[in-house]
Amino acid sequence: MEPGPPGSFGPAEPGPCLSGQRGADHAASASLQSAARTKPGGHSLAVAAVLPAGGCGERMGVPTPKQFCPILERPLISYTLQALERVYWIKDIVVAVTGENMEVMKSIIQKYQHKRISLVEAGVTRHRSIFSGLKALAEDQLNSKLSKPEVVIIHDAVRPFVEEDVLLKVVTAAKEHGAAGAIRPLVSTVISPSADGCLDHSLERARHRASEMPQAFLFDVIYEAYQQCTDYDLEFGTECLQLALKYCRTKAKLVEGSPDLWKVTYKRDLYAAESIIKEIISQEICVVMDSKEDNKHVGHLLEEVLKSELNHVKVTSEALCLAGRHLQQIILDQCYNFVCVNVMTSDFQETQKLLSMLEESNLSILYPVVVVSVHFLDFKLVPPSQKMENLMQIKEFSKKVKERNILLYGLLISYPQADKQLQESLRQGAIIIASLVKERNSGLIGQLLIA
Ligand SMILES: Nc1ccn([C@@H]2O[C@H](COP(=O)(O)OP(=O)(O)OP(=O)(O)O)[C@@H](O)[C@H]2O)c(=O)n1
Ligand SMILES: O=C(CO)[C@H](O)[C@H](O)COP(=O)(O)O
Repeated sequence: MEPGPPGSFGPAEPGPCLSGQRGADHAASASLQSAARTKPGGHSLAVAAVLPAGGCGERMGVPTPKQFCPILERPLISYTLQALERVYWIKDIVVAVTGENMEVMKSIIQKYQHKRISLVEAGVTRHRSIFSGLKALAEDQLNSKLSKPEVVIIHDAVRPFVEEDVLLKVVTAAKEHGAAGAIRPLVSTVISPSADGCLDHSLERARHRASEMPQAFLFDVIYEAYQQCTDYDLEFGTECLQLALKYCRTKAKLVEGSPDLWKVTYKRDLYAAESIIKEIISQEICVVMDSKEDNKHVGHLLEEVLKSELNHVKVTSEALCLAGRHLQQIILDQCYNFVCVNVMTSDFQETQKLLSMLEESNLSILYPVVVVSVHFLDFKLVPPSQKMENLMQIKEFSKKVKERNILLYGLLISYPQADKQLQESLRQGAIIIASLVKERNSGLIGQLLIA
C-alpha cells in the first residue's frame, strides 16, 4: 500500500491554479471571494471541507489506493489538496484516511507542505468516511482544534481539478438553499435492467444529470442527515445530496460543473490527469540569455522561432545578468520551463547560474521544472567532438538537479554562417525544445540532443 516515490523538497506558497486560467480575471475572482467571505450582516462565512480519502480504488486495479498513485511523481491526493488550500476562504480541510495509510498521508502533507489539514480515520464506506470527517468538525468534539463551520464542502480526494469558481458557486448556493452540488450532462444513457438481464426501461437522457463533486451544505443540515440516516444508507448510499433531501427535506441546488471535475476511477484516468497537468505547466517558456551581444542576438532569434512554432505557448525572454531580478519574478509567477542560451561555448556557467536560482526558489517542489541548456556551435569551425568532454558534464549536473525535481537536458544547435541554414537549425531546435517541455521525460535527462 506504499505510494510511489514522490519528489523530495518543500513547496513554497500554494502552487499554481491547475485550471489553466492562471492570472485570469483577478478582479472578478476578488469580488467572488469577498462575496463568499461575507454574510449579508458583514461577518465572514466559516467554510470547511471534508475529503473522503479512505477508499482502496478497486476499479483502478492496482495495489496502491488511487489517491496515493503518483502523477509526475507526486501523489494524486496532493493535487486535490493543493486545489483546495489555494482557496484561502476554506478554513479547515479534514481528510479521512484509513489507519493503515495515516503515516503515508502525514508524510505527503509534510513533503508538499500542505496547510490547514486535519486527519481523521476513514470508515469502511465512503459515507462512513464523510461522517467521520463531519464529526471532527462538530462543535461537541473534545480536544479538537477544529470549529464548526457554517458551510461544509464535501469533495472526493480523487477529483484533482476542482476550481475556485465552482467551489464558490456551491458554497453560495448551499448558504441559500441548504445544499448544493455540481452536475454534468450524462455521457451515456442510463438504463434499468430487469432480473433476467434484459432491459426493463431506460431513462430519458436529457432529463437526467450525473452528480459530481464538489457539494456543499449548511453544516447543521448535513450533520443532522448523517446522524439520522440508517446503516443501510451508510453502507450502500452514494449520494450525500439525497441524505439531505431524505432526512432534512433540503432540496439541493444543482450547479453546472466543468468536464474536468470527473472522478479518477480507472487506470486510464491517471494518464488523462497526467496529460492535463502537463498541458497546464507547459504553457510558458522563458528563454534566458546573458547580455553579451552575440548571445542576445541568437537568443532572440530562438525566441522568435519558438513563438512561431509554438503558437499556443507564451514565450518570454529574460537576461540572466540583472542580478536575476526579472527572472526571480518569472520564477515567482510559476513558469516551469526555461531555455538557457550559451553561444560558442561548451561551459555551463549560465546554465549553472540559472539552476542555482531555481534551486533556491523551491519552484520545483510541486511540479518538475524543465531546463534546456542550449549551446550554439558553428559545427564547421568547431567540431562538436572537440567540445564533447566539457559538454558531457551535463550528465552529472542533471543527476544532481533531478534530486530537486529539475529536469535538465542539453541541446546543441548548429550555428552556421548562412542565414537560411541558421533558421533551419533554430526551427529544429524549437521542435526539440517543444517536445522536451511537453513530455517532461525523466529518462532523457542529461542527454545532448543535436539540432
Ligand atoms: N471507505 C471509503 C471508500 C471511498 N472513500 C473515498 O471516496 C471517494 C470516492 O469514492 P470511489 O471513487 O468509489 O473510491 P474507491 O472506493 O477507492 O474506488 P473503488 O470504488 O473503485 O474501489 C474517494 O476519494 C475514496 O477514497 C472513502 O473515503 N472511504
Ligand atoms: O459521484 C458522487 C456524488 O454523487 C460520488 O463521488 C460517488 O457517488 C461516490 O460513490 P462511489 O464510492 O460509489 O463511487
